[in-house]
Amino acid sequence: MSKSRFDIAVRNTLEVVLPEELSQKLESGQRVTGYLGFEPSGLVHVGWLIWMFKVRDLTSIGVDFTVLEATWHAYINDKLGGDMDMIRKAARFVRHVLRAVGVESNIRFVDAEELVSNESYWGLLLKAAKATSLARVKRALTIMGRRAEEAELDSSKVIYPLMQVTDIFYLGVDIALGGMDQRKAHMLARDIAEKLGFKKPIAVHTPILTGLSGPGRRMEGLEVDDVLADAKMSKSKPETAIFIHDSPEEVESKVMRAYCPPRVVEFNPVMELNKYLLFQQEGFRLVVERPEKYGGTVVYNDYYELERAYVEGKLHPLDLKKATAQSLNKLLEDIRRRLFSSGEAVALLEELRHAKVTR
Ligand SMILES: Nc1ncnc2c1ncn2[C@@H]1O[C@H](COP(=O)(O)OP(=O)(O)OP(=O)(O)O)[C@@H](O)[C@H]1O
Ligand SMILES: N[C@@H](Cc1ccc(O)cc1)C(=O)O
Repeated sequence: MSKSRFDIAVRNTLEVVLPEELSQKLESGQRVTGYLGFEPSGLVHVGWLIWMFKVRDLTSIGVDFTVLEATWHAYINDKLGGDMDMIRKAARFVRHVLRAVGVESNIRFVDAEELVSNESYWGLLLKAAKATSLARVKRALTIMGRRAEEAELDSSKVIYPLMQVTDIFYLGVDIALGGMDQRKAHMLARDIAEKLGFKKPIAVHTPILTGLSGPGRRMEGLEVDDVLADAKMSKSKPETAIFIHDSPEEVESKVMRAYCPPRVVEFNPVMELNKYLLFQQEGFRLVVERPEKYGGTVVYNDYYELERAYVEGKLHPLDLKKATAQSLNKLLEDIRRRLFSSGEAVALLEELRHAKVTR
């Protein structure tokens, strides 16, 4: 049986707020719009493939999709030393990656500079600010990878969450897509929309890939999105990330060194690469080649089969890592090839590689 549009929209998501709103919208026969914003602030890691594949899913079922290059947001967040020229270049590089992933031709791009040049944007922002407390805005700073206390660094920081919410109202989209770490912006937008009588966005949250060094120490008393924001693979922490352009050797050596406690799947980046990326590919099977004395070659046909074997201690972390690196390299092979076929992408990559990661 073929999958419904709703099934395609929700596969490999962690949360949809609310599923019944999404299914109603998809069944309405009306045009459905969606958006995702990213900070153009450096290189692209494999965690981003999760949302890129979701964009592919949404466009494949007819959602009219906009990708927002959040240039001013990156500036507020002190990315690339606040150099707008470099920030724009980083945005161009992401377009190349989206092309290499095969989604670029079905989406519309806007950048934050275009949005803020419109007067009505600022009226919306003030209305959003009026409808929420400073404490709530500060708590939402996790959407920019910061803690509430960091709002004190400079006063532009408190404008960021308000801008993100305003982006949603300004674009007038039905669906706000983002990783789970973006939850606070979307919930704030939903609450404000209700107060002000705006369209309430449906939030679609994709899973967050843990950084290669494993989860941070801060867990107790934190909300789930804050924990995930803390643990995530991030371009601001390059040592935690596998980049899309990494060579096969680099990918292998990074996976082999990754945090991967035996029998534990929670916050295990190697298991998550399987769950959120590899097994999401149609017909994927993980083939683990081992010498006979260690159990011989074994094939996992779905993620839960793999998880069961791992939790029961039937699969050693080293064997898991080797097979995962091989499969990840296979997945990245085409993307890398298409990316490197563009002279501009290669030049931008070179420049961004040497840019200082700041925050
Ligand atoms: N590790 C990850 N796994 C899955 N999705 C991610 C991950 N990191 C970021 N995303 C998603 O990618 C989008 C862009 O996020 P963002 O620009 O903050 O990336 P980042 O790599 O964390 O960058 P930075 O280090 O600059 O914060 C967001 O929707 C976010 O949820
Ligand atoms: N906060 C998002 C970037 C973003 C900016 C503006 C938006 O409207 C949406 C998303 C991030 O860190 O990745």
